[in-house]
Amino acid sequence: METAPSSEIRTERARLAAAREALRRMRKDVLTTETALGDAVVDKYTNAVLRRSRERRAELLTDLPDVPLFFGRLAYPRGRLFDDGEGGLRDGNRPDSPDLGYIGRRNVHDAAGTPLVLDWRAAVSTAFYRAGPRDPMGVLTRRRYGFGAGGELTAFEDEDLTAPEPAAETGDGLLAAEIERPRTGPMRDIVATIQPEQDDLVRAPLETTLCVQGAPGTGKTAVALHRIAYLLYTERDRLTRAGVAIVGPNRSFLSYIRNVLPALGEVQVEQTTLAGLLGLGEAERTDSAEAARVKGDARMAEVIRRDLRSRVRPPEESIAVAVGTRRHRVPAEDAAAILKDLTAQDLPYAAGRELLAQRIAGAVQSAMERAGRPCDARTRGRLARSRDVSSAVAAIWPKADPVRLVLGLLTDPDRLARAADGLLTPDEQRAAMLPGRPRGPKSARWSEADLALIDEAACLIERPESVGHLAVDEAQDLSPMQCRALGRRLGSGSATVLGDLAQATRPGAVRDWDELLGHLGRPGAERAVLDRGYRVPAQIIDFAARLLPHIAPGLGAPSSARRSPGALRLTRTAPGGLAAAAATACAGALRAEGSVGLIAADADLPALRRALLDAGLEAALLGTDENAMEAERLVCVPASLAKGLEFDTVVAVEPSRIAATAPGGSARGLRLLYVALTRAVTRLHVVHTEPLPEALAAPDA
Ligand SMILES: Nc1ncnc2c1ncn2[C@@H]1O[C@H](COP(=O)(O)OP(=O)(O)OP(=O)(O)O)[C@@H](O)[C@H]1O
Repeated sequence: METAPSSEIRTERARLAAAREALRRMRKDVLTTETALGDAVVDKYTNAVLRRSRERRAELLTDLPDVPLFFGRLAYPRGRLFDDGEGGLRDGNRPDSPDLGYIGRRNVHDAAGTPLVLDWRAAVSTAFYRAGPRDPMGVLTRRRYGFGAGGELTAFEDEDLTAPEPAAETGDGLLAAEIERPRTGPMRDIVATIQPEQDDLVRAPLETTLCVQGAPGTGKTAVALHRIAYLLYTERDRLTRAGVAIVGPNRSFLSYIRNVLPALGEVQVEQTTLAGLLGLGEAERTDSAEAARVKGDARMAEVIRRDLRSRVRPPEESIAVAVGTRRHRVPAEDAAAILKDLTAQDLPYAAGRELLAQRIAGAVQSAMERAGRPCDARTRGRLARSRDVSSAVAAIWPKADPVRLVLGLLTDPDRLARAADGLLTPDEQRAAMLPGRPRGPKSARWSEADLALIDEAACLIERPESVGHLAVDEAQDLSPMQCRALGRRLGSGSATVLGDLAQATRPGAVRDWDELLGHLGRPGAERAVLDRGYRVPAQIIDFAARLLPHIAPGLGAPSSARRSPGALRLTRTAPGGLAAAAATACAGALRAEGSVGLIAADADLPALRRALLDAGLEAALLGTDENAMEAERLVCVPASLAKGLEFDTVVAVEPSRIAATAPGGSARGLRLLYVALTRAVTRLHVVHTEPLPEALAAPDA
């Protein structure tokens, strides 16, 4: 990176300071000059709404002291951004001085309305990410800034987009510096360096449902988060009303990503696990591989539907309804006809039940009218709520509770056999039974697969609310039943689905993206592949990619945007020396800057952590402490929770044991190992006593 003449840096620092000042003024204006209008009492509600929206706008204008207000600049031929005579920022005072657009986290303008900073999401900012020598998009030069600690502007890098023979790729120095900036905890945003292939996805229109297959570290999570921020900018009203959510695999992951959207100015996005989105508590139990496979299978949807519908039974006798001193009757065959008509409509269970009460009440009212009894507009409603009609409905179309339904189905083999007849084999039915035969909803402990079944039942009973846009990360691990649950939340909204089939480690997960999108109800989604990795240096990704032919034969090997000498180290120790060697590796890693993750088979972690503590190394344990990534520089990570995370240095302990722990099959175990080996930004140190899994051996070995 070239160090600029200090006068140029001074000019840029002054522009940064001016932008800061302007932002302060804008925020003050919002808070002080916009007073609520109207009569204080009559308009109480309106005023409250206005106040909230004002506070929200002020919040969007809050300056974060360490975060520079702009990170890039585009120079355009004079007149492209600003009309002559209307002010505007220019590079110099000559008549042909180029127009300047500074790109940053939000729009900032001075008191006269001149834009000092353009929001990265605005249409004019697109060129910052997409313009290249082949298509300069009207841009003369692109400038990227480097910042020191505390957000001070210290350097810049210019790219001449008009040069006939473009120099070797520029921008890579700052990109590498940004990626390699040591981590101190949670994930950060990438607005300053979004790459063209990522930008394409970030700026896809709201109507587009996207499905992204991406190798480790290609920026899928970053794309998901930035796409949400982009959509909120372009479609704020629509999405604020409809809601936006991002779904991640577990709470540790959510804690890891939680600061990115707020740093982008977006604080109103629900960041949740699937269980959270469904409004159910987190899973408390892990299924066996076979149970997860059976209960995650889409056939279960029909099993649940049959069981629920089997509760609805035509009356055997006529329905007698007392009105005053008289009783009116609805003959059994009339009630059966009503029932037949309603069940044919495929209504939500609760709505069908409600309508049944209304229709029976209607039939009673007709009987009353035939008998010359007085009726008025409220008669039917009153009848529908009467004790006799209610108890008739309770017998014909009993109330249903989704938790009790699933509990009943999975603890009563005969009931399951009836509902699963011709759908599940006897072995599958046995596998689906809940262990320990819980007696009631309170004592039941649910697995993730169970929660999807409960949701299936709940949504048959009552349609759920939907959201405007749903981003689903690590989607390769979803089962068909979980995809259905997500699809039900989509309504007419759209989704961004991201994942890596090579990292699928859950039993019962979908086989491929076609299957996932089918169950999600979006078979026509736009597909994209990301295969340029930013996190992991080439030496490490090449090592991990030896597993690919065994774990995802259809996927191409990812490339890496960076090489990093000495990135990969393998240490084999004598039996008995493993924990000490792991501690030594961690101590070595801690001498460099940044975060260190020790990843091992879940069962091995407690002993390894003890060894670290004995060696005098403070280490947080992920899974027990949600904020582990912020609490300590050194974090012990169970392999099952490593997905989506990253550390400057990773110490991976005993790969063969990581590979052996995934339930239900060797490919899944090797995928878990693939996840563990692809978490490092700078260095991967593999420590082992057992031989490495064969699949990891060098291709020419
Ligand atoms: N354009 C970029 N500029 C700077 N950093 C980037 C860029 N793209 C990705 N990164 C960084 O690379 C790392 C990996 O990104 P991310 O976690 O989004 O990848 P992923 O595809 O979700 O990975 P995985 O499949 O392993 O979960 C992050 O540190 C992210 O900030």
